Amino acid sequence: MPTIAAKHFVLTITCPDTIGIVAAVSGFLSGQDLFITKSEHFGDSIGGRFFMRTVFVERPGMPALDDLRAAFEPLAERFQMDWAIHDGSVKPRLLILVSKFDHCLNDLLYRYRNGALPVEIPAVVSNHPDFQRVVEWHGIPYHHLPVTRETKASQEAAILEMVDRLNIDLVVLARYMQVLSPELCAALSWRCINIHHSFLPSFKGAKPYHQAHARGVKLIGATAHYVTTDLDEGPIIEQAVERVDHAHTPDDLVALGRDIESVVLARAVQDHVEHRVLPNGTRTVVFRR
Ligand SMILES: Nc1nc2c(c(=O)[nH]1)N[C@@H](CN(C=O)c1ccc(C(=O)N[C@@H](CCC(=O)O)C(=O)O)cc1)CN2
Repeated sequence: MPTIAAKHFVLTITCPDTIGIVAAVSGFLSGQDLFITKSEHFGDSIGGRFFMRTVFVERPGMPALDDLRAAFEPLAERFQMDWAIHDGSVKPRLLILVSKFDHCLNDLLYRYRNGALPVEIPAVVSNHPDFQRVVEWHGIPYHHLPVTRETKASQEAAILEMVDRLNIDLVVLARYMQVLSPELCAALSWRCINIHHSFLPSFKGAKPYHQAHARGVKLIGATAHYVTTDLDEGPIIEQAVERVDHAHTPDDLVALGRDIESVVLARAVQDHVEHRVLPNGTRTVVFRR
């Protein structure tokens, strides 16, 4: 039996669905004398794709990770897999982007500080100077990159240069209120998560709470999704809702929404960094905790 402290690895797989995938994967790991602690899979009968997330732990004398990956390759080719083996002890590196609202930023910084979110945050970027002190208090560099119509291309180039230079694994739009260009969306495909302050597909765009109030809804919510060129249309990772009523003003809805947004974004970021989210076309498969 593995020890509690044993390092863990996460194998993620997507491939055309067929017979024998689970047996082949578990057979490979047992053949390597590797102990599986958790394994989940899903076959999409509509899309015809198979999805799997398997957690296994290190053992004394196990192959180096690159050698294990090389050993797995023939099986992966046989099933035409998109796959990866992630080292669970390596902390993913986040770049957080924020504009004028700090509730999601503060929530992520708190989870980072208390260890609930096992990540590195090499930098925070904003198009406003407002949150420099709180970010630097966490020992994190703050980059104030103003953006106007004229400077948008160079501002985005500076963001992408940081993503490459700082080896960023995930960009988090924590209420960053600028529409990313198609070029930046393509460069950050499946590694940029946005929090939209409505229960999508309702109330896209800016000011969703005022739209919701005008519509007289009885539920409000928030949606975390991967960013694509189509505004607020990206693959959804997490959502949540809260009941409201006729007495709530738009400002009441904004205040209620802050908590929902913070929780939904933190869940989505945690799902992503724990390799629980697998792409399925314009949708996602999420193997939740
Ligand atoms: N390419 C994408 N970029 C962004 C997305 C996205 O889905 N695709 N989501 C937004 C966040 N967002 C809603 O969740 C949002 C942000 C900003 C706007 C908007 O209209 N912004 C105006 C400027 C507003 C300002 O300066 O305050 C604009 O960019 O012209 C709509 C929706 C993040 N980016």
